[in-house]
Amino acid sequence: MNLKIENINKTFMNDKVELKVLEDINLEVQEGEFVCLLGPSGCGKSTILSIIGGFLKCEEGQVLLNNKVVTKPGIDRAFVFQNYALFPWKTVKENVVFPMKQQKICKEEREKKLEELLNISDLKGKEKLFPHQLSGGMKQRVAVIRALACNPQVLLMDEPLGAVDFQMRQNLQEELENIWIKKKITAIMVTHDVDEAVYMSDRVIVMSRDKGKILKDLKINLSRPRDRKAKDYEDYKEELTNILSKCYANA
Ligand SMILES: Nc1ncnc2c1ncn2[C@@H]1O[C@H](COP(=O)(O)OP(=O)(O)OP(=O)(O)O)[C@@H](O)[C@H]1O
Repeated sequence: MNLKIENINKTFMNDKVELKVLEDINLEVQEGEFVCLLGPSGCGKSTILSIIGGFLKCEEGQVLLNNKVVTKPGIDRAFVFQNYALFPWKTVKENVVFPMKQQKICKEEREKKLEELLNISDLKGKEKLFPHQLSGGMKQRVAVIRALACNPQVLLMDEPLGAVDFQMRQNLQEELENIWIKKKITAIMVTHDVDEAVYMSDRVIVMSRDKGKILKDLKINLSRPRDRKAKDYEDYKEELTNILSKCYANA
């Protein structure tokens, strides 16, 4: 799967005032790449994600998935949200199976897929638990495998780890990375966090508040799992922090 964003322009109307959020944005993501969108609040990260998801239309430009224009949401793209959005009244199994039932996937196929997903996420034995009986990490893993249930080609994540503390966040990054390594699915994640971007990404895209302009497209050439204490790791963080500081200074 190859994802192309071509010349995207997006304007919102707020109280009859036009707000141009994205102007001529171009981006290409290769199959199996993990890309983070990093940038100050309000620079248009979630807007791009929603356009890729097909939830939001843009005035100009297009999103292409394997050279096919995206016009609406579809099972080839799956979303993971900050609060995980699990159904509290459903068990782990019911949450994961839900999108497959929606897609009318047969029972045999569903059970097979469930088994595979529980195994890759280390959730075997937890099928009968409800979300309130799970740790934050488990909830996140359920949200990710539920998103993977219908074999999407792209996983879109909007600050999936935004609501947790520092230590927990690092643990969750490692858990998310483990699942991603097993599936090697194309992933695009929105984050504010420089450390998270360097830890998770093959490439970090830094956007500015000036109509979402891409200030930097930085390839992270580090082996996985990443050593947060390594000099190279720190160097990448410093480079991104410097770019972000300039962007806040100019905002
Ligand atoms: N539906 C909408 N209607 C009007 N304005 C919107 C709408 N959605 C987003 N905006 C505006 O567009 C701009 C970009 O919003 P967006 O949510 O994409 O930014 P972001 O980079 O994801 O921000 P954050 O990091 O704070 O989540 C903001 O100024 C926001 O107020």
